[in-house]
Amino acid sequence: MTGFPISVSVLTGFLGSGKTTLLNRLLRDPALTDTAVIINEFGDVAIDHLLVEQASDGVIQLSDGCLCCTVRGELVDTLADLVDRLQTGRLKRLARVVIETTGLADPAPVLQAIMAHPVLVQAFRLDGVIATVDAVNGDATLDAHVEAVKQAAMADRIVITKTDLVEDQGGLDALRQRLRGLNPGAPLIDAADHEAGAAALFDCGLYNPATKSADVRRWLGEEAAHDHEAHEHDGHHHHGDGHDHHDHAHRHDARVRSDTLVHDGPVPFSAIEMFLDLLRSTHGEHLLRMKGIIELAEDRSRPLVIHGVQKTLHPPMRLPAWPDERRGTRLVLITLDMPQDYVQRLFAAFTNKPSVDTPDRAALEANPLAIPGR
Ligand SMILES: Nc1nc2c(ncn2[C@@H]2O[C@H](COP(=O)(O)OP(=O)(O)OP(=O)(O)O)[C@@H](O)[C@H]2O)c(=O)[nH]1
Repeated sequence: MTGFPISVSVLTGFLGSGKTTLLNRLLRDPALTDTAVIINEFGDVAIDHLLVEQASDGVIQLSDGCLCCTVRGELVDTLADLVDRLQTGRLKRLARVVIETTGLADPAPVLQAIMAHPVLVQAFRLDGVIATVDAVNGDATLDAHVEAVKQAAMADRIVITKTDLVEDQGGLDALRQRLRGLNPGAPLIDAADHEAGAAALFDCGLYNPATKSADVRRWLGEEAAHDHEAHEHDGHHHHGDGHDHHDHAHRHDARVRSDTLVHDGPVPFSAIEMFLDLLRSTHGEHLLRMKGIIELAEDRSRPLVIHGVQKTLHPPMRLPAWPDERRGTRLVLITLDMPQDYVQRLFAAFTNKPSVDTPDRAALEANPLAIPGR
């Protein structure tokens, strides 16, 4: 299949946060020719006429309803139909698909629908999740709706919209800081900035088409997180801990955590497999996203890449070589309502670094539920 896999980007963001406006602007960029846009809208909100003109044959609108539930089957059908059209020559070229979710949608089921489908997972490659956050209403929206917090926490890129309407610069700075706290790995991009073009928002997957190589640091969000640390002097990523005085107003933020698990040296495949199985079976509903690169004991020269959304894991991939001199295992997990330290302790157990009150790997293999925190 030439032309496959096709990049898929998911554009999410709360109601009225500027998704369609951003997309309309992006679609004028020549970099986005041969893009199919899949949009679902509530009720009879008309699709923007510009969008229709711009991508006349590429726009596929799903019927009414929330993408995460009622339209889920149809999304899969729509993507499968695109594959069929390409294979039969009815569609000449398709470089990318952008799925715009409704404002209330949880983006996870959209990603899962692709990852869990045996054909789609071969034909499509998840490029990334882009979340729009309104500069004026974003703070209140994050306070009121945990869906908005999840959208921002899961994103690979966060676009702050309507900054032209901001009168209170301090409020905008606080919003930016809040978003960095929720998702240290995602670059924050100002929609009004001339840099907020296609190049900044697309091709954020593991493979960097510009360099034709795997860009692990960028994909794991390590560069953005590093910038964040440099600015905030905050060496750890356990959010919520430092926001006690805001707990009432920002009550959802403390529920989100971002953990980076690091192990220097190789790990046996069985240990990784069991760690992932256990994490997903006991706490899958608390996982928002998981990305990682693993140095396998069985084949230290070809790292294993894992990518998951909630309980769904993308089939693990092997890279032909390490992308840079750094070796070892690094996993980035973004979680919601995960018991404190559970992930770190489970990982330590499987990498044979048990702490005093944590069972080691052998004990866990005998009794997988030996770690408290369920
Ligand atoms: N001033 C200003 N207005 C914006 C900006 N982005 C979006 N808007 C306006 O905000 C309103 C909502 O924008 P949309 O792009 O429709 O938002 P959406 O997220 O697609 O909305 P839903 O599909 O209803 O969830 C529209 O009136 C836009 O014109 C911006 O950067 N600046």
